[in-house]
Amino acid sequence: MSADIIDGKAFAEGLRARIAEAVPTFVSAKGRKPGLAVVLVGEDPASQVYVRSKGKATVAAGMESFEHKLPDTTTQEELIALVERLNADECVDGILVQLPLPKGVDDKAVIAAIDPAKDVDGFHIANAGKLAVGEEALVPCTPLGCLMLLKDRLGDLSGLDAVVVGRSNIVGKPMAQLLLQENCTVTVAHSRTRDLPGAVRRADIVVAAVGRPEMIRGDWLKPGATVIDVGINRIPAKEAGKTRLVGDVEFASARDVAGAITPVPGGVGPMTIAVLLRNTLVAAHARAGLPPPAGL
Ligand SMILES: Nc1nc2c(c(=O)[nH]1)N[C@@H](CN(C=O)c1ccc(C(=O)N[C@@H](CCC(=O)O)C(=O)O)cc1)CN2
Repeated sequence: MSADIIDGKAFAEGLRARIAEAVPTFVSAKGRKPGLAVVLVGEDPASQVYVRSKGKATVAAGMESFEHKLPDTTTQEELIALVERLNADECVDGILVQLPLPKGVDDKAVIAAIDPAKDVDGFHIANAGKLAVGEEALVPCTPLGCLMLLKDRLGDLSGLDAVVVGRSNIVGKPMAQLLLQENCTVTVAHSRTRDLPGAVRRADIVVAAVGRPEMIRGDWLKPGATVIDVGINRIPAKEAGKTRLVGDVEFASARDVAGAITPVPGGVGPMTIAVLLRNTLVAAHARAGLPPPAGL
C-alpha cells in the first residue's frame, strides 16, 4: 500500500483564493483594506524568507501589509513600544512578531503586549485560554492548518484516536485542544513518554510536531493512519555541502503503512501562511463588528 499524499500547497492555494474573494466585502463595509503588521527583529535568514512570503501573500489577497524590520540590537522595551503603537493603529487588524526573537528579548513579554483582538498568531494567553475552554478565539496558524487538512481528508473526526507528538505552546498544545473539540480521543506524547511507538501505533491520526528529523518511523504506525508532519528539519544531503528538508516522520517507510501523509516540503508549511491571512480577515471582521467571513 502506498499512502495518499495530502497536498497542503494546493489546499493552501485554494484557501488563499477564497480569502481574496472574501476581502472586498470588508473593503466595501469599511472603506479600507484589512491590515497585517509583521515585525521582524534581526537577520535570521529563514525568518527573513517567511516574513517576505507573508508580505507578498498579504498583498496578493488584497490586504495591506505593514512590515517593520528592526536590528538585532532592539531592546525588549523598544519592541513592546512598537507593538503598543500597532495596537493603537486603527488600520492594523493583525499583529505578528516573527519568532524566534534574538537572545535577551523575552517572547512571552512581547506576545503579552499584543492586543488579543489583533493577535493573529493566536499566541496570547487570552486566546490560548479561550481555545482551552472552547470559546471563540484566534487560533495558532499551524495547528489550525493541520486541522483543516485533517477534516478535508477524513470529514468527521469524532471518536478517532489521535496522538500529538510534541507539547509546544505554538503547535502541540493548541493542536490537542482543536482535536478534543472535534471529539477525538487525544494523547499528547513527548520526550518523557515511556512507550512512544506504542502510543503512535494506537492512533488513527498522528500529528508529529517534535522537531526531531525522521524520528517517527513507518513501523510505529497503525496501518491506514492519517499522518500530519509539522516538522521542518534541514539535514545534510548526500551531495557534499548541500542540505535537504525532512519532517519529523520518516517519509519513505511511513508512506508504505499510512493511509495518507503530508509531505515535507509542501504539506503543513504552506498552510501556516494561508491561515495567517484567514486569521487577519477574521480579526478585521470582528474588530469592525461584521459577521465572520463565510467559508473560511
Ligand atoms: N510569529 C510566528 N513565528 C513563526 C511561526 C509562526 O506561525 N508565527 N512559524 C514558523 C515559521 N513560519 C512562519 O512564520 C513558516 C515556516 C514554514 C513555512 C513553509 O511554507 N515551509 C515550506 C518549506 C520552506 C523551505 O523550503 O524552507 C514547506 O514546509 O513546504 C511557512 C511558514 C516559525 N516562526
